[in-house]
Order: sequence, then structure tokens, then C-alpha cells
Amino acid sequence: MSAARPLALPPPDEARRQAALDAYGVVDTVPEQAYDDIVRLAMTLCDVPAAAISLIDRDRQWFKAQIGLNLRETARTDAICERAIQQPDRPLVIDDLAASGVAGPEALRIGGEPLRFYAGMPLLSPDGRALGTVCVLDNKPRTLTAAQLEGLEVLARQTQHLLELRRYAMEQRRLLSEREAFAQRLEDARADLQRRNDLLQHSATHDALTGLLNRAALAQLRDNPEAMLQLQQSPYTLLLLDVDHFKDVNDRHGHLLGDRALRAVADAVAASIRERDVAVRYGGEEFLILLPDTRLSSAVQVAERIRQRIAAAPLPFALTVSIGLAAGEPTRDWSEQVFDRADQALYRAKAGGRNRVVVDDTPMHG
Ligand SMILES: Nc1nc2c(ncn2[C@@H]2O[C@H](COP(=O)(O)OP(=O)(O)OP(=O)(O)O)[C@@H](O)[C@H]2O)c(=O)[nH]1
Repeated sequence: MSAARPLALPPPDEARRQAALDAYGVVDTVPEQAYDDIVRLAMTLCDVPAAAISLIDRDRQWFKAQIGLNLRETARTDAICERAIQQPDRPLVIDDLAASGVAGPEALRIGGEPLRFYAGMPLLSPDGRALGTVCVLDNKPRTLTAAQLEGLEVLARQTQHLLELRRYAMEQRRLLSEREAFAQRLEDARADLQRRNDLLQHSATHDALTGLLNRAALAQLRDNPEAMLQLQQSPYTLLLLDVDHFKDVNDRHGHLLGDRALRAVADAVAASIRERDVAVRYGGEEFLILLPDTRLSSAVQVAERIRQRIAAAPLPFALTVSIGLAAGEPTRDWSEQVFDRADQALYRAKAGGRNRVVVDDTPMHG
């Protein structure tokens, strides 16, 4: 008996047969009760000491389930099941291997003895590709009855159902994960769009140089009655800040340092106000700061803090600002009147020598 002698040539169209087997993803999986049960039934039905579900995988036969055998797999060249799958439409039955001159795998033993009897019922994919067999084996010659052969055929069909169920479950899992991946991509795209939208919204309402709100944001705020009501619920103060001699800064030190000076002003403002205060770069070197729920006395302290912070800013030249303040009352419209009064105070700060905070002192009526 030569173990290396092929029992039969691989079936024609082997690549498709192998692909059909691969589609089940069953080779090299762990033992499963359902397949073990089929093998046990085959053994009982045929009254033999060994049975297996054998799958022909590339250059080997691998047992998905087996009882009574000493191996989990054999070389394909040794597999009698290889011969069985050459005739997929009927079982291969060899009552006595010794008498028929067919050699089984040499290392395969049943109860310590070599194989003598073999009956294998081919397992087929739905398109007729032979995947392997449900087979029964013995170390003695024997003959199966027609009923036993019929039973073996039923068990092969049940095994095919199990394999189909497995493939269906795999397909469902694949579809599910595809759906999840698609949903994830959709969510990513939505989040990306939201991010871009936020960015767009941010750049539309913020000054690129200083990061403070811009004039468009101020216009949006003034057009939003709810937000305005919120800001004007209690006494508030409006500050107008203008950098002193900024034209000179630009002329002497250049625009780049001029920009740096504007950023230093914005930083000083941002560092001096609360979260709910509103700071706007109103013009080139003009800033508007609205302090809700803040009376003049406290607002003056804020303005002083800003002025001093700017004077102490780490710049290669001295930078000062002038600030005008005006108080707003909840009952009155802030926009024009308060703005004008803050502007007049700012004018007086400039006229008074700059680098100072001036409070509007016009009487509040009319
Ligand atoms: N570097 C820089 N300069 C700006 C920017 N926006 C406006 N400016 C400059 O700011 C200067 C403002 O000058 P003016 O309005 O004459 O006022 P000023 O020189 O600050 O004088 P006073 O306000 O009277 O103290 C102009 O030279 C503008 O070119 C900016 O974004 N960057």
C-alpha cells in the first residue's frame, strides 16, 4: 500500500469546487454539536465503529466531525472521499478495501486496525459542487442494506442544510456589517458636514485676525429679539475701545506688528470679560464690548483692567487705548442712543489726551 499514490484525480473545475467549499467558511472551525450528532446517527444507523463528515479542502481532507478515527485530517491523495466526490450523484461503497485493491490512508486506524470498509455519501453545494462526504467506516468488511444507504443519503442532505444555514448566517452577518459600515460612513459624512458648517458659521461671525466676533455677528445679535431681550433684561454697559495712534504703529513698525498689536488688544479684552459678555471687533482698530447685567461702576473697573492689560502687553513698542462707556437701562432701546453716548465718551477720551477711560455723563432722558 503506497500512501503517496493518488486515489483519483481532482474533479474537473476544481477551482469552482474549492470556491464553493470556501463560501461556507467551515473548514478549520471548532466542533459543533449539530455535525457531531449527524456523525453519531450515521454510526448507529450503519452499525459501524467510525463515521465522519469529511471535507475536501485543497490538498487535504479535513473532518468537520468524526467518531472512531484517530486523525482530524489526512492528505487529499490518501482520501477515499476524494474518489467519492468524483461521482457526486451516488454513494461510493467499498465493502472490502483489501479485496477491491483500494488503499485508504495508511495512518488511519479504527480501533487500532486499518480501514477495510468504506461508504461515502457526497455532500453537494446547491449548484452541484461536491464538497466532501458523510461517510461510515469499519475495520471489517461489511455490506450496507438499502435502508441504511437511504438513511445515509438523508443524513448527507441534513448536513447540506446545516452548511447552507451557516452560509446564510454568514451572509446576514456580512450584510449587517456592511449596513453598519454604511451607516457609519453616513454618520461620518453628516458630522463632517456639521463641522464644516460650524466652521463656516464661525468664520462668518468671527474676525479672522483676533478671533473676536465681527460686525456681521453684531448685526445678527441686534436682529435677534430674544437674545437682545436677554442682554437688556437688567442694567448693562456698552464700551467702545479705540487703539491710540494706530496709524503711527502701522507706519513705524509695519502692518505685521500692527496686526500683532490688534491681537494683543483682543487678548486683553477677552481676558478681562465674562463668558456672557459680548466683544466685537467693530472696525479696523475699534472694538465694541457689551457687558450685560453690569452697572457703570463695575464696567469702569473692567475698562480700566483692559486698558492696563494693553499698556502692559508684551510688544516691542508702547500701545495704549482709549475707552468710552455708556450705561443702558432695560427699559430703553440700547442701540442708537447708548452707542452714540459711548462714542461721545470715547471722543472725549481721545480729546483729553488718549490712554484713558471716560464715562458718558449726559443725563438719561428722552
Ligand atoms: N495692521 C493693521 N492695521 C489696521 C487694520 N485695520 C485698520 N488698520 C489701520 O488702523 C489705522 C487707524 O488709523 P486712524 O483711524 O487714523 O486712527 P489712529 O491712528 O488710531 O488715531 P486715533 O484713533 O486718533 O488715536 C489705519 O492706519 C488703518 O490702516 C488691521 O487689520 N491691521
